[in-house]
Amino acid sequence: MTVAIDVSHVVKHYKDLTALNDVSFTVNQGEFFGLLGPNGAGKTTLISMMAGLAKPSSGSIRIMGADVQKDAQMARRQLGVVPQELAFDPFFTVRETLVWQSGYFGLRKNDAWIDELLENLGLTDKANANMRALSGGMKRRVLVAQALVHRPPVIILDEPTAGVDVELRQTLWQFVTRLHREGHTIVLTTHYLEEAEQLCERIAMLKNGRLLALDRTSHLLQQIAGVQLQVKLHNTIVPAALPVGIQSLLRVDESVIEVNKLLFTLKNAGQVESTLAAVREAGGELEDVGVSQADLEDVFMRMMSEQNRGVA
Ligand SMILES: Nc1ncnc2c1ncn2[C@@H]1O[C@H](COP(=O)(O)OP(=O)(O)OP(=O)(O)O)[C@@H](O)[C@H]1O
Repeated sequence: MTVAIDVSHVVKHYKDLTALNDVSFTVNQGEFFGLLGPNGAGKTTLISMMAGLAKPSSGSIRIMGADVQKDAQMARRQLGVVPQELAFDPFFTVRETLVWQSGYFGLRKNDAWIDELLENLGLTDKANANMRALSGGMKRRVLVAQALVHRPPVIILDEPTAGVDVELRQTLWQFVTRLHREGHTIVLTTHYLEEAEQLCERIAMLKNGRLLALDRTSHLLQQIAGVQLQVKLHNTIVPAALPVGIQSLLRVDESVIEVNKLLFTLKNAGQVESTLAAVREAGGELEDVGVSQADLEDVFMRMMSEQNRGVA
């Protein structure tokens, strides 16, 4: 498998703060890859270094084989980054912005591709509008077009849907999934976990500058649990009355208090019956039972809390 992005032992210090602490991973060509983590995890720092905008304190990054530090121009050509921040020349029109960006990459005759980008991002009727006259959502569409103007094989989207409306989200995902189908490598950072779950084949989780997990999305989901079981009781029980094996499936440690709601994280649906039987044995009178699949948010929260307890 050909590697599109190779992050090797990257460390980044900002004075006393270690924003990235020996992070290594690879993204394969054609992959849809998710980079997840809470605020301050180091995602934007890592993306800035991929784009050559910040320098690692140590370690290296290669984009399609080109070293971002040693072969900066080549690496830059391979990459399109859709940043979080909106920054444009307000006096340019949308088309001028894209023509100017094409010139940056030495592309003189890029009109056909610019037209296609405008069309796919719903910007055709805004082509001659001044950037300052656009709404925030429209500006964000131009950011995407700008990142793709040189047809880069690798595309990085840094929280592209934060605060945007449903229509833009859909337009954007339609376009990005098309680019992925056509063979582009996509890296996505997002706070919307369901987005990552739907789109990403593999996910890297960062926290406090460390790589906490890296796995196929489906494996990450299986790793924690297949099933959530919610039990509501007419009465209350002391969870400590449950057998130890069943207590260990409880999502929250409520062993010392009386409860009438219990949440279990089970490996598979086969454990539902025995868990319910144990609740009845412990004196629980079932009022309502709900079963649902674990989602990425569960995996994420679990990993974060395990790491806080020093388990991971
Ligand atoms: N230029 C800088 N100077 C000093 N500290 C910085 C700088 N840039 C980032 N940091 C710090 O590095 C850490 C990682 O920040 P970063 O923006 O990479 O996180 P993030 O995962 O992108 O967070 P968010 O989801 O909030 O965008 C944070 O503690 C941040 O305060």
